[in-house]
Amino acid sequence: MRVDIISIFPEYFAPLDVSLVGKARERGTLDIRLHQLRDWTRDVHKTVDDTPYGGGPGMVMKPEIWGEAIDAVVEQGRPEADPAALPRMIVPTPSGRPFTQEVALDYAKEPWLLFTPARYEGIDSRVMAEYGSRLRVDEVSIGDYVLAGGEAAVLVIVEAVGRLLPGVLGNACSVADDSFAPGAMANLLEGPVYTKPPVWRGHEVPEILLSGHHGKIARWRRDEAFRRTSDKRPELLARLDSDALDAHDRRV
Ligand SMILES: NC(=O)c1ccno1
Repeated sequence: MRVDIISIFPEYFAPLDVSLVGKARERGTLDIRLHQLRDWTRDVHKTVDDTPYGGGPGMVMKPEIWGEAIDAVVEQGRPEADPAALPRMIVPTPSGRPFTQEVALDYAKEPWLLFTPARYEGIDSRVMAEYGSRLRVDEVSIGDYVLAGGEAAVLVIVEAVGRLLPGVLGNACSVADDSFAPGAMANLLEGPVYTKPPVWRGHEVPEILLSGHHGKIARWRRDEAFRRTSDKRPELLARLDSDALDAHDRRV
């Protein structure tokens, strides 16, 4: 997967050199390219923003700069084998659709992602309109809160998507067991996890986990997932289909 990120703070993405994503880059599973938006400005101050039409607080990012940057990055990034290839453009914004595990799985199938994190009050909306007619443009939100810029959201999305790529996680099964993973864990939170020692400061590991009875352990883990979901995110249980609820009610 190729990932292009255009930002006024490319240094913000240093964390993408470490851990799982960093190793995926070393192996060539992820090809992440960073671009400084200000490289496409033409004034001495490298201005990327201006006052909003209609008044109001803050500044808006200029469409011309973004347009030249996106056009250049798309042109540079086109694979020789497929000159018609285009990236999926992802714009992190509080006013976007929710970024979920399902969306992460969808993005993980894409060969090329282009991230355009904004600062200030956001990017002139005509940029999304312009590219919406040529690319798949997703405005996504990582949660109901406002950040100083979209860069932190890009880090979250790249991490969530990168770990889903083939070979990135040592144990592919762990993706299937993730909270929110499609299938048995859809709309359920992962239950508690334990490792050695069996007793720590008087806290004992649940005995079932030491039993070696895989069927009962799987049942216990699912019960715990239901319990935790009911406790922390009860609204998710309403999304469970009747089969999932029936499966939970059937005892091993
Ligand atoms: N909630 C978000 O995804 C976001 C992006 C930029 N600011 O907030």
